[in-house]
Amino acid sequence: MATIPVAFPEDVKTAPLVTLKLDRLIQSDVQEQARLYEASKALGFFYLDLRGCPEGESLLASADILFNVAKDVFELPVEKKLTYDFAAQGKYFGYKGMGAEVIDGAGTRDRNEIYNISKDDILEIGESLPQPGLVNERRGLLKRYITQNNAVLQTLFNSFTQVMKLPSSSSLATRHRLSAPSGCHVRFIRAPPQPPEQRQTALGEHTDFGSLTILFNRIGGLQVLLPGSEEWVYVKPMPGCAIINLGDAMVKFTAGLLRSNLHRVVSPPGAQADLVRYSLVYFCRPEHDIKLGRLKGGDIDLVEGSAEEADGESAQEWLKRRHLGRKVQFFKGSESWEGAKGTEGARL
Ligand SMILES: O=C(O)CCC(=O)C(=O)O
Ligand SMILES: [Fe+2]
Repeated sequence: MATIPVAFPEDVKTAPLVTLKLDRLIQSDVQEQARLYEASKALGFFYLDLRGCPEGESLLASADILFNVAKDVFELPVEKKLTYDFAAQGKYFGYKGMGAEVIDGAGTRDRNEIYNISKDDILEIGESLPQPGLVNERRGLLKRYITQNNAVLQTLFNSFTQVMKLPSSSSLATRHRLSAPSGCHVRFIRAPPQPPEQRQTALGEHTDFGSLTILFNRIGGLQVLLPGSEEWVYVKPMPGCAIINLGDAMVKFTAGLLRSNLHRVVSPPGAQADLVRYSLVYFCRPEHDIKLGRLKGGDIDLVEGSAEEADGESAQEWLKRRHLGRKVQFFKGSESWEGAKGTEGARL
């Protein structure tokens, strides 16, 4: 990992994320699985230390290269980048320019650029969108990166399935197969420094709407809302670790047993505020035709309520509803904001 020119400051409050070790989860270490379960019920965010096993080290190595690819993509001229903005066609993948989304019910604009690359496009099992040459040249790396992320995700899903004692019919891994069409994607984000007198939230508060998110940060800026409080605190990037968070699909699958926590991105803390902030994300979502309802068996049966899997929205419908309400073109005021919300309202 490249050295960061300005260190994360010592004097800001940070979120108490636990650090889990990927190699222990791969070995089905029951204590590590129990820690995963606790962290996922309490906060829905944790660090995953990827060092010390080939599955993790290879993911870290690919992430390092992709940070540079992301930088190069954002350095393309804005007119060129805008040719990859397909939002007007209701598409989720491609480029999103600065300020193209709203960050609250009042319609305040975001302060970042995003580039989303679909798993299915890279694996050639879904729609192929035009991409800049810089991305097309890196299809091999992207395919490796997606496959490496999926391997880590399968370990996490199997750990959840075991620790929650779910029957094989409720397996999480088989609802997130690499080869099945889904909305899984890689995301590059760039947020430039903001003038000190007008700093605002760069990426508005939200819960992720998929299943699990694997996030690499180099500098601060990500904040989580501590459960049961009004306090936003920074998540400090840790070398060798990914930040993992649970999305709303996991809340729905587990009838609220697991948590998807609100988070947002603000100006990086201290002197890091003067740096350009990049982040690299892999969003894992359920396969398109999976219904987003509670699964049966194990600990989920101990949760009250009776909504059946068959009643749920499909993962594909859910994705569409959640993202369109936040695009400037589709935003019609606070109703659109509310309509694009996920499970967070029920569990503040
Ligand atoms: O950039 C980050 O650290 C977080 C990004 C994020 O939360 C998202 O894209 O959903
Ligand atoms: Fe997020």
